[in-house]
Amino acid sequence: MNANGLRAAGPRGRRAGEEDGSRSVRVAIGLMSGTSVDGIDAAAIEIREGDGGRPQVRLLSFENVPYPPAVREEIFALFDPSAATVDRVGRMNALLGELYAEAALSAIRRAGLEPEEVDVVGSHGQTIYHAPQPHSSQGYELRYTVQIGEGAVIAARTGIPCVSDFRVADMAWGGQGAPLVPFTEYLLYGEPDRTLLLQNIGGIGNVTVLPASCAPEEVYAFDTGPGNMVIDGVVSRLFPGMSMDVGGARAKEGNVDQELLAQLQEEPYFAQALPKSTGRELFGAAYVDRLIAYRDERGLPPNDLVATATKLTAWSIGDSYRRYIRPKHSAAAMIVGGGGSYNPTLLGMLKEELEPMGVQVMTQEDIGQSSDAKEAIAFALLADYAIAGRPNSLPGVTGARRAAVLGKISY
Ligand SMILES: Nc1ncnc2c1ncn2[C@@H]1O[C@H](COP(=O)(O)OP(=O)(O)OP(=O)(O)O)[C@@H](O)[C@H]1O
Ligand SMILES: CC(=O)N[C@H]1[C@@H]2OC[C@@H](O2)[C@@H](O)[C@@H]1O[C@H](C)C(=O)O
Repeated sequence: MNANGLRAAGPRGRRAGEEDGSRSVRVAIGLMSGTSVDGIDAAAIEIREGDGGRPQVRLLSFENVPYPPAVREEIFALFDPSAATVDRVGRMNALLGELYAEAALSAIRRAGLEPEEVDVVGSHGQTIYHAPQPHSSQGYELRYTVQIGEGAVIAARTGIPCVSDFRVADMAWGGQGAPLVPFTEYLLYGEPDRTLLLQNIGGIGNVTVLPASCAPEEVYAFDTGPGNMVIDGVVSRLFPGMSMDVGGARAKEGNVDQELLAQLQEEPYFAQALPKSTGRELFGAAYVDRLIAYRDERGLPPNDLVATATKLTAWSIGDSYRRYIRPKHSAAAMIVGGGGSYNPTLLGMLKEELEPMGVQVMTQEDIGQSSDAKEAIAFALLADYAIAGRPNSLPGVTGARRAAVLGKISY
């Protein structure tokens, strides 16, 4: 037995006492590096078959490994398609494979395990481009998305099969390729009597709606708009050396500029029909440039711009509920995850939006989970399905024509 009470493994995927190799208990590593580009989230989980075919998951270890500053800077450079030359993308793909492998090995050690005891690594990779709306070319309707961090390198360094590049299979079936986490939220969070909203506030914000006792095809989810991306963008431009509004301190000191907010609320994405997903292509550097130009023109205090960006995120989440969800389902609670959970000013604004509509706002921590670890756990679970050849997508969420086994396997 190791520190977590797991028996030492025999052949991969088979622990002592499970001589039939039925894979009833598995260990998976999940790696997530999101649109905020703050680093690599690595989780080790144990998966058991639970009631009704739903897995039961236990977190064995979690850590966030920050990207080295030069790597972060180079990733930001690659968000500009004209700068993202094939040699730079290829090099970063290989380098991230190395960094992800190290993060996986570290999570394994932290869980008190050996690599031989781990069944699979699921790695989301780093999104550098996301084009979910169809582009017509040569008579074809093309959707594409690019996540880098070579799975073959992760598999080679860890000796563990790695599932990576999850989004493209959903796009091949006409889907948005995002969001993918709702599949795992359906498995892990569904409740018989209450409609729940699971709101992620990472770089981008996304919500999953789990109607009470829903079937998989009744789940819906979409990107609500910016999460922390615009907040981080204005903070790093206005306060050199800062990459985020830690604790929401700047926004708390500022006043929302109502005129700017009204302009930003006109962004067509907010009214776009579902399914929809977005990214840095819309809410990245060029968007922040426009906010900075507005501030320079009006002489707005820096904290007011941060407060307005924070309010925009909270408003877009409230607006999403009013526009797309409330007409069909009244939710009892919203459980917030992602780094935005650690910004009390943002959470306060979110409560002002939602609580008058009867939706209680809580964080993952409030329910005994981790806002930070949630997406890494999700990619571990998605990989566990993929390696078993089990479909792991919700076509009703992404708009794909059918469910598919998402992820490419490197042995
Ligand atoms: N203590 C804190 N105070 C304020 N904001 C915080 C704090 N900690 C994290 N954040 C915010 O959360 C962001 C990171 O969130 P997270 O790691 O969930 O994003 P991500 O996974 O990269 O994004 P996505 O889910 O869109 O892919 C940071 O960039 C920052 O804006
Ligand atoms: C293309 C891409 O990387 N999208 C991310 C991003 O970050 C949040 C939101 O936008 C979501 O659509 C998605 O990530 C989560 C992990 C998902 O697929 O569920």
